[in-house]
Amino acid sequence: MAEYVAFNAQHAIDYIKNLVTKDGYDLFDPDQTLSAYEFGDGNLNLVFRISDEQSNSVILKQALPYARCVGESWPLTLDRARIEAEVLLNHGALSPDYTAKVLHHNPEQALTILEDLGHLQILRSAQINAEQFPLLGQHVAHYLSHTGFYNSDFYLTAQDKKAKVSQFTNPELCQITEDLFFNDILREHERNNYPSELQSTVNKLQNNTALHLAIAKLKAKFLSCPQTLLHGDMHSGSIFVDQKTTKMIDPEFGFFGPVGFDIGSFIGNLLLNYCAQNARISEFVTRRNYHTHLLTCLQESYSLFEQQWLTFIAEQTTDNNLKAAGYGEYFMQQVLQDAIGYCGTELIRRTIGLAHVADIDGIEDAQARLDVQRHTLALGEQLVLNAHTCNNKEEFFSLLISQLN
Ligand SMILES: Nc1ncnc2c1ncn2[C@@H]1O[C@H](COP(=O)(O)OP(=O)(O)O)[C@@H](O)[C@H]1O
Ligand SMILES: CSC[C@H]1O[C@H](OP(=O)(O)O)[C@H](O)[C@@H]1O
Repeated sequence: MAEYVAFNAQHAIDYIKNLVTKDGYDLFDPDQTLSAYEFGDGNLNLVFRISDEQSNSVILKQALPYARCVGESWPLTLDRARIEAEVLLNHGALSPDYTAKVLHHNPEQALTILEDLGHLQILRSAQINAEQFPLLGQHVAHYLSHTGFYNSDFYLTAQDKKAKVSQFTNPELCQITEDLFFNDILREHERNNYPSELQSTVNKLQNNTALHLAIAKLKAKFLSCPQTLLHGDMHSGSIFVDQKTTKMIDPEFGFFGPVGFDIGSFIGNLLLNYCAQNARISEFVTRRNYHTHLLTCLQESYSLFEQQWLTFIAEQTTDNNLKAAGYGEYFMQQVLQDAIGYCGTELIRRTIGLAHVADIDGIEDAQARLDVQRHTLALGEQLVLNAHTCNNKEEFFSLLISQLN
């Protein structure tokens, strides 16, 4: 099958059978009857589960030539499937415990076969139910620091780094992020989506010239600062979890960008859930305990991420200039301020932009939902505006706590 075909369940079965019987892939016993169904719930792609009679299963993910959530009127490159598979392979080599395994990739069909992580939960669904994951912060810090440092100029030769920047050039998907995180939130646009009750708040936000300047700085870094190979879409729907396990999926927005972007997006999603729980958990002590858990996760993830980066910089930097005393600390202070800013843009874009989060949209009471939306907008705005005032993580945590109370 050379020419691209958008798969149905039967295509998925036939494709896998071919891999097993003709190409010798050890995915299933060749004598087993396979069944398949499509169950993707993301914005962009098809996701099939293929199972045998013993309930062994794999996942086949295929890109469509358009964005699934909008349809054919929003054409989108199939190359995103290659980017996703290659980021998973790169990150999987550096942080195998926390990255979904690629079993096969076919760039012509824009498809990837992945290990089935269906025994785990998507973090967003679990956090909507206020489930706690004590190891999550630690695991995310490990994943982001290992994949971040070993793809950076601190570690790679300049030649290798440039080859990788070229391999992971991802203009169409980056354009989506540029539009949704930076452009749309500051203008009227048909993609934006918020209730009319928020209009005057949105007008104020969009007329704030200090915010325009701060977002210009964040966007300029996103456009022109290839510091490391990012996941590119580190939201709670891209993380599978249970009490002991954390696995990242779906890095199709991956590219070389600013180190602060992924950790900022992750923290932004913790905060979206934090704010949403004000409307979801009515009992005071239960809410306070869950909020404390989220803040601990947030502080642990950032602290361990920063600590691991600083240790790597001190012990494993290969570039002589970048070894200069104080450069690592300077670099990580910029990363902190960037992370706070990108966290703020994630909060704003998930409240008024195209792609919302179920944590908030699923709140049934309209007034309670509106209160949460006002909170996430104000929090996002304050984080973007005040990121540059945070000289260290303790100042960030204080800023955050002052905005959450
Ligand atoms: N490796 C996997 N194992 C089990 N389920 C998966 C796997 N990858 C994706 N899924 C399921 O498919 C859904 C959509 O996948 P995702 O990669 O987020 O797609 P999209 O790129 O369209 O956002 C996930 O929410 C999850 O339920
Ligand atoms: C039209 S893309 C909108 C939004 O969707 C992506 O997330 P996912 O593919 O995981 O559903 C990404 O966050 C984009 O910003």
